[in-house]
Amino acid sequence: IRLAQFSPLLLPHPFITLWGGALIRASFLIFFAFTYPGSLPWMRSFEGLQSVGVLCLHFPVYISLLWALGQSTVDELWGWHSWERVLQGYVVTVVAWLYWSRYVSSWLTRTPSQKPEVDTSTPLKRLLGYMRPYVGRFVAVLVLVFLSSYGEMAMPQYTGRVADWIQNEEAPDAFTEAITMMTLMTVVSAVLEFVCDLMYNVTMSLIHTAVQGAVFQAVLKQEIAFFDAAKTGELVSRITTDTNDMSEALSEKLSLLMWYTARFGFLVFFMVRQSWKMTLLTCMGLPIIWVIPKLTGHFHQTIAVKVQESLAKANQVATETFSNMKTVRSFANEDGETERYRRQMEDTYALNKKESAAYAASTWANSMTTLALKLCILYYGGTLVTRGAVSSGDLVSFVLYELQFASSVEAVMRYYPEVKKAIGASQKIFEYLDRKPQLPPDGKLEPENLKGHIKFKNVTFSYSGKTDDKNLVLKDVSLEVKPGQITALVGLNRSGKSTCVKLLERFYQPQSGEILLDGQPLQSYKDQYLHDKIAVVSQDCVLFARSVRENIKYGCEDISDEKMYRAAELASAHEFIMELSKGYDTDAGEKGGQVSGGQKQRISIARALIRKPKILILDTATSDLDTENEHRVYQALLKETAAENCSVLLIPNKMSAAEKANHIVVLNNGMVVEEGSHDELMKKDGLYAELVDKQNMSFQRNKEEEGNDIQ
Ligand SMILES: Nc1ncnc2c1ncn2[C@@H]1O[C@H](COP(=O)(O)OP(=O)(O)OP(=O)(O)O)[C@@H](O)[C@H]1O
Repeated sequence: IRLAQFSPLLLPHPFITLWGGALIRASFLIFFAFTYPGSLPWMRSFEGLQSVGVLCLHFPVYISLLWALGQSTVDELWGWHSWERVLQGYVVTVVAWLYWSRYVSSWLTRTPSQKPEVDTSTPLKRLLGYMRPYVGRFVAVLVLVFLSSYGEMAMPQYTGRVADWIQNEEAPDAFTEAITMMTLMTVVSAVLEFVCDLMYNVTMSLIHTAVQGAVFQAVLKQEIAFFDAAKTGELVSRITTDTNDMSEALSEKLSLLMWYTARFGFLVFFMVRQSWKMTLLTCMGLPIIWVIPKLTGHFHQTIAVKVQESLAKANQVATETFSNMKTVRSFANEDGETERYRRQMEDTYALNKKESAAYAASTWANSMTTLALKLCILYYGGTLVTRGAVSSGDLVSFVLYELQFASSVEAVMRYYPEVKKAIGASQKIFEYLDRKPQLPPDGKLEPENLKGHIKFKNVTFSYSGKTDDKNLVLKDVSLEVKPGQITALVGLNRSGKSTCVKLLERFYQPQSGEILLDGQPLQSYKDQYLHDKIAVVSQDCVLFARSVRENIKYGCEDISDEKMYRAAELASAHEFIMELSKGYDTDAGEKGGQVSGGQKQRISIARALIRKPKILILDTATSDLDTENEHRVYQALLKETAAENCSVLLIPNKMSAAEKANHIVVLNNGMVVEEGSHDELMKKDGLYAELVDKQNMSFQRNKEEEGNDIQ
């Protein structure tokens, strides 16, 4: 090419030499890539050909462009073949390859069907909904971020001016002016940053509290089957951990993202203003300073994982030896085990050495690449200063901008996906907010006078929703609880007694048949009204970790203490409550753990009675009440309910309690098998009589055993 340049024929046509040389070079490279047996496969690939294209053609293209734009091309045209330019060609190719392979090609090959990993648009809209009331604050925050980031530019800007002043010492005021402005802007920027951070974090906490409250409320509105299926831990974590994670990510990471984006914008603006050529050089260098530390860092991480694995193996040897010490001792193999442990530790040591070297290499590569970019900028900037294109102060400012620039770009690239992920993860929280409870719409009925007449008409129900015989818990059940009467529901365990109660409480809906209250379908009554009128003492009476007073007045806090004492007396609870350390103010403990099972039950009976219900359901089938207390409680209750003309559905623990009922319904395997009064059913000699006999026999046996014990 050099010879060609001096040939008289080509001398007046430098462009022909330029393009001819480039094409010959490209042809040679491609020819060798395909024919030379030792060439690597990637050289023959599309990427390889692209690299050859950039390597050989970027100079002709660049110079032709300069010529087309009317710029001077003399320097470039006659200097493109120098060693410096050859080296520059390779650097350009590497940078182009990095940009292409890491950013452009992955962007180009993304087909529209490839959805982004997380859908952030929906949760983002929801989050913005929560932010709407504070829109003024967010605008203020953005303005503050903008102003404060602008203020941060003062330091590099005025340092450059100071440098100019030192060199020229022309205007004596310039130095003091620069220093004053620098101090003023930096202080104002710091104050603005403080105000902004404070305002932002307070607002985000408000939003966090609002979201948490809304999720809690949404969860409470769900149907009971939802709580049967969901794990409590998961629900709590959704309300606390997930909302915390989201708000932390948004408070911390979004704020950082905002700061760095604003800083990045200002830096680009100021850098381009200072010198667009140096800015371009900086941008070209960025992929190199990211990629090399990433590669070395990856190598370091791989070894670090191996070190961890090796350490875990050493621990395993130690654990195994210590836990099987008797075997080790009986074979007198202490030395063998020590040797095994030592060998393992030697492996770890060898890996540790590699890890240290890899760590040092990755730190070194990190600083070297950053240093190299800075040197390049300084060198290039220096040539621009000598040419008089920029002042030395501009170069100082630029280098200071550049210091912040790389870290800002890195931070934006790191925080943006993290914020996106956090917004995507908040989808989980909104799932609960969006979930429509699978409940029939609330009824409207709330009659002043309720008789309390319950009728189950051919009710069929299964918890799973499947209606095959195996899944059905209630099969075509028809029964009646007459106003002012006591109806007992008896049967073997798992016959479906409690399920009837749950249906009455409207926790679940029957698959077929209907439940009528005073002749109207149960679901036509208002939910609040229904729960005021029907009081249930269930088997698993749960107390809250609050005072006994709060437990009894649960859901009706306005009721007077006198009424509470009366309810407690009726439930035979007053006496023992008064004996507790703080009486009614004693804490019941977690799940009522501070009081015994029987006491818990009596407190929950008081809780039911305080509402003066029209229908009382006593499900004490597996009750913790002892016989004497059960008898006392029943007596009092029956007296009270008779006075109040209250309907009672009794699921007794002992068959003897059912005797006094006006009507007895016997359930077996989800079906009503018998009904009538105690005497009628005894005469029938069916399942009821069998249950009564069984209980009497076990009662007799217990008595005999007690007698034997005494003897
Ligand atoms: N939440 C639920 N989800 C699924 N199945 C349930 C649920 N609650 C109860 N069951 C099932 O329904 C059937 C009837 O249970 P239920 O508690 O109504 O009987 P029970 O007669 O009250 O029994 P016990 O006297 O033992 O309390 C049982 O087989 C039980 O396993």
